[in-house]
Amino acid sequence: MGALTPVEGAGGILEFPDALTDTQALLDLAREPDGWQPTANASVTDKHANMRTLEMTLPALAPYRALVEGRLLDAANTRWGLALREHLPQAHLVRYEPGQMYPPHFDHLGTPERFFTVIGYLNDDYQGGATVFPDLDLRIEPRAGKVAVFPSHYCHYPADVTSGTKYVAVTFLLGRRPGPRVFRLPTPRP
Ligand SMILES: O=C(O)CCC(=O)C(=O)O
Ligand SMILES: [Fe+2]
Repeated sequence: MGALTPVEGAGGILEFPDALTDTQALLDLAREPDGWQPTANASVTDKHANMRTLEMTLPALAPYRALVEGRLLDAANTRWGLALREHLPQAHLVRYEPGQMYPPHFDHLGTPERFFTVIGYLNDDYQGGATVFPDLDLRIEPRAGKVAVFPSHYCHYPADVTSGTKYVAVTFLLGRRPGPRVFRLPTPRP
């Protein structure tokens, strides 16, 4: 699984520099021309990045899944004092070409809730494409094999790719918040 010690940046964002060394099968899939759709919010623009949703059970995703289940859940739990056990059963392959964009957004939607976003950078033979956190003054520079884990409610966006094609594999660590506590009022004495 490569180097599994995270580097921690602003806001507790974790970067695992060489966590994904075995990405060839995933990159081969990412370079297939078919099966791509516009990402969410595509109505905003026709120049939106493209994505493909893949089941985590796919053999090409085995190293990524092993990393999520064998290391990333534990790393997020340790850093944040949580006991998460679940991840989204899919990964989103996202593809960015020059001229395409993906606006600033949050990822913390869904049931169970998305607590952490996991971004695996599959390649780095392109210019631009850093993941930017405008509220934190932090950018994650893409490097092939790097994996970043950050709280899904942090606003973020990918900087424009200016040449080449960027591919990432994105999934989420899921959790459930306790419901509101109900207090029983004492029965008034007669
Ligand atoms: O590609 C990136 O740097 C960010 C991707 C992202 O924010 C997402 O897929 O939700
Ligand atoms: Fe995102």
